[in-house]
Amino acid sequence: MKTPDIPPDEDARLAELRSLNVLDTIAEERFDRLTRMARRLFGVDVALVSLVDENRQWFKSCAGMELSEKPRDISFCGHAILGDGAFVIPDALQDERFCDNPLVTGPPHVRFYAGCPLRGPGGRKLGTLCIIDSKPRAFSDEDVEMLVDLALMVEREFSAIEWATVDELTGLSNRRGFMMLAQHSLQLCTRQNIPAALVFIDLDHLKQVNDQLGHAEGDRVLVTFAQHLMKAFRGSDVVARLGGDEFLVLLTNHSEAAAEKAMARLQRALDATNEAQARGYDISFSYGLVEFDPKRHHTIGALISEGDSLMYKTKKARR
Ligand SMILES: Nc1nc2c(ncn2[C@@H]2O[C@H](COP(=O)(O)OP(=O)(O)OP(=O)(O)O)[C@@H](O)[C@H]2O)c(=O)[nH]1
Repeated sequence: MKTPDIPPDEDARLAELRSLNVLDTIAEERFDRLTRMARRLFGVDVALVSLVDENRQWFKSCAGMELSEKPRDISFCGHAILGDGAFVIPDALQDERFCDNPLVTGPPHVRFYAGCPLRGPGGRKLGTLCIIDSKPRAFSDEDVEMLVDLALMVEREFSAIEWATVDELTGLSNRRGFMMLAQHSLQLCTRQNIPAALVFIDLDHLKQVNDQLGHAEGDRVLVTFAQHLMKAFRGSDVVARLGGDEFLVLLTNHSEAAAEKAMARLQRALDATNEAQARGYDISFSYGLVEFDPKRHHTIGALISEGDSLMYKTKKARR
């Protein structure tokens, strides 16, 4: 068996995949519709939207199979993302790269595979739209064209995700993006008994900056602050701009004390920037930190609203 090579742009590719915030999210009809269509059009057992993560392939959509992920080193898709066109294996048993692959010798007993690389909005190959069958088959040029067309439709959905879930000014998740990611993370925390904490942040005196120095300077404050948030927290934390000058961070596998530590780190970094940039005003913020309690916080809305009131109390007390 041949394990797939690592593409030369692997770091940038993984960064784009992660920034799309689609890994480990719930199934969505707009992708499921396309895999169902692929399965029916080609008359195959399985069609997948498969994303190639660092060590696994994770399926955003899966028609005809109940799996959610498989190791990358035995994946066909890991090979498919190395090229630009469709990657077709008419009969895996006749191909020395795959004949003893556990996906071929065991379930789902892949004999035929065709995968078309899926590019993200930034142009990196994030995974494939692929079809699988337990019988060998030929794949004509016309079939290739049809698979490529379907893959373009999946790519369009990825662009829509980015457009709908990312805040244009700061590049952070927007409210919708946060809700999608937080819902999933909190469900996981509840199930696995993992601690989580939410921080509700509101910048101080942004109106004054806008009024005295102009809206563009206000925008710069928002962007600078967002960059500090991204640096202060881990890639696995959900950082978002809720709207206006309000931000949210959901820290998973973090107690309240550890979250306070991360906030102190943010404060120190911001202090250093304020001193270095000497703009004539300082960027400052107020926050409320809530430890997630599944017994009390039945919805994300309840968690956010508690963070909001705590933030407001702190802001009032500081003045
Ligand atoms: N430049 C800029 N300003 C914005 C943006 N979105 C919201 N704002 C401004 O941010 C301010 C937010 O309102 P407040 O939180 O009440 O203003 P504040 O001066 O920060 O007040 P405190 O939180 O009490 O310190 C308003 O003046 C909005 O116009 C944006 O995208 N760019």
